[in-house]
Amino acid sequence: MTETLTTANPTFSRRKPGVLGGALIVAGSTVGAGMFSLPVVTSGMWFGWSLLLLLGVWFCMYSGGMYLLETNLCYRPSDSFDTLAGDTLGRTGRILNGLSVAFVLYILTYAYVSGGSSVVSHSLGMLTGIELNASFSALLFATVLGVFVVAGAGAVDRITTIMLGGMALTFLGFCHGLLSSADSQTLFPGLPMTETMPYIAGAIPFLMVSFGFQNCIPSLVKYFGKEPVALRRAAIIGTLITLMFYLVWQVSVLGNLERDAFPAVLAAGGNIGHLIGALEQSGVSLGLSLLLQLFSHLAVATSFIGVALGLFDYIADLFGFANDLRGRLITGLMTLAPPTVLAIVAPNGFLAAIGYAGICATVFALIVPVLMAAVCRSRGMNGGYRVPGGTPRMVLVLLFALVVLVCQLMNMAGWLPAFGS
Ligand SMILES: N[C@@H](Cc1ccccc1)C(=O)O
Repeated sequence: MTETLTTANPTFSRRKPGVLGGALIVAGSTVGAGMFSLPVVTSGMWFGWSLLLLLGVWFCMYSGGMYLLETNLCYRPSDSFDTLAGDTLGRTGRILNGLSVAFVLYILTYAYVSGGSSVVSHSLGMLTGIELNASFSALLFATVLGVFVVAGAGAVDRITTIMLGGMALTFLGFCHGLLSSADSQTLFPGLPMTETMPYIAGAIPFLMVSFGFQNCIPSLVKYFGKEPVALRRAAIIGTLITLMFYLVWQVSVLGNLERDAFPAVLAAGGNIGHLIGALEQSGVSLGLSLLLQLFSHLAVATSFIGVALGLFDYIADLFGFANDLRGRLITGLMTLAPPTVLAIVAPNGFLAAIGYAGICATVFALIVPVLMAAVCRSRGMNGGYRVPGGTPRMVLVLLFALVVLVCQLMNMAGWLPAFGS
């Protein structure tokens, strides 16, 4: 759902959203690919730790967003993230920030092609018995949805709204089913800490990506205007809706799948189709599985369109491409060709991609917002909102960024224990 802000919400372009509208935009921007990685990457530490960790990561990521809001309110509402970073942190800060946003969008686009083709293959195999080659389904997924991206935000407004409605219904449907069969014994199996704790560090970058939304703050400020109270409320309610959503999702999956089922899912690459396959094997009914699959299709498609459109606009802006058919085709190619080619070559890199996104996202979601707010404070600027908590909270958020970076680098170096291997 990562797109809602830039593209999908028709209410957005016509009138100012109220607090609830703003909260839904924040939640829509936050929930995305990260969600599908959560049960898989937290399977080692299991449910109890994952609850604590989700709360802690929510707090740090929400704070990152609030520092960006504080800074943004010191400037004109129409100023972009790029402008804020440039004025507070100079040219280098601006470039680093822009690169980190662009990298995360590229990596997420790849993750969606990889994840999307995985559900497409799974559903096709289940419904028709046709085994689609993973690389071919990646190409199919990216080409079909790429048409929407090149057609532009106007063309996808209505479709995306319909898809978001479908997502809400299917989510309620399968969660209701899965929650009623979730087993507290499965959620709290009484595992010794020595068994679960070693897997905490490896999961942190994934949880962090799941709570990424900060880059939507400048657009939100643009639409709301200088309304500190409403903006802060929208952000806190929106991120809390996301937290609730993730908790329900974790109970639904981890309450139905035994921990022992996860090493096989991880060994296969931890992609969305593998997770759904494992749930089916554990005895989840065909109806529920179909609802879950439909939800996954919709979630991945809407997020793909949103993230890819964000990247599309960024590239068009950066290179000054024209908004005619030729310009849009070139921009579309530059946006979609690299992630699609990568997905054809490496169709199952879904989990790995989200981990990489974690590294890049620390820059624009945590480090840059804190530094920008610190600069504004030292210059005595006041936009009508100051994040409470003083320097200790700023240091906490920076430390969290450091933890994410260290964990992900250790993940990549293979220095952290991998569950099931
Ligand atoms: N939170 C988004 C990813 C994201 C990261 C950083 C910024 C914006 C979005 C997801 O889980 O898919």
